[in-house]
Amino acid sequence: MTDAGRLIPRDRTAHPDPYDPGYKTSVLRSPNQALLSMESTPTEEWGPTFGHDQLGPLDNNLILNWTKGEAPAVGERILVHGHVLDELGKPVPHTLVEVWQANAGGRYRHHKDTYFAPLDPNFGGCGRTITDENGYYQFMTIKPGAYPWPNRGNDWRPAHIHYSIFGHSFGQRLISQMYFEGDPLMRYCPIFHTVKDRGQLDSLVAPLDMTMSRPLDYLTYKFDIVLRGRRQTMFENKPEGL
Ligand SMILES: O=C(O)c1ccc(O)c(O)c1
Repeated sequence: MTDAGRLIPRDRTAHPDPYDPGYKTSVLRSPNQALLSMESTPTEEWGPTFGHDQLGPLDNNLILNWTKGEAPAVGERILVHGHVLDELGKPVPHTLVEVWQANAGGRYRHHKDTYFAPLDPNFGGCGRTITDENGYYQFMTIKPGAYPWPNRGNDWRPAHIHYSIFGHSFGQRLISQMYFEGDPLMRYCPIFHTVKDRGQLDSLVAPLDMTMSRPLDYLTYKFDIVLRGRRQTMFENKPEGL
């Protein structure tokens, strides 16, 4: 049986241009030759993907996974949840969702990150989960902090969480970033604004979802992701994100 959903080509013209002078690092790393178009191979379309049996019990809990449950990370406790859908609005079940983010002070656990904010010894910044049979996923984390980055004079990244979603085939993979409702820094962020369509920009912003927040424990943000088709969640502006 054919799954037509897997084969609808991505509309590259709708996604952020890999070359965007307002976003300085994109200038040197964007391709300066026309892209080659290649047919996907059967393995890419039908080959096996990551299975659910390889995940640890704390993999979707960034508050506890770095210390393996010993001590919680510092920060505003949040649950992030949503559905992964295909272009027809059907759930994408049993697919790997990976996330990575800065700590509550806006610092990544990465040797190239030398920002003043200290590392949190109890926070690694990476997590993963698998969607259930309804395409639903959730993970616990702390709200990442904003941080400055060298671009123009005084650029700051709004709080954001990086996402990679495997999908059911290589051609379905999506890499993007989730932002938080109400963050005023979104207005000024050149990376956020590489997405030109207002509706698409809105789809990268997770609304606060009080229905799922847990009293005296955590707030919740809802982030649905569409893998292909006209309503596809935008790729972030990176050559590897094409
Ligand atoms: O590509 C970059 O230069 C860049 C800078 C800061 C970020 O937070 C990021 O996600 C990318």
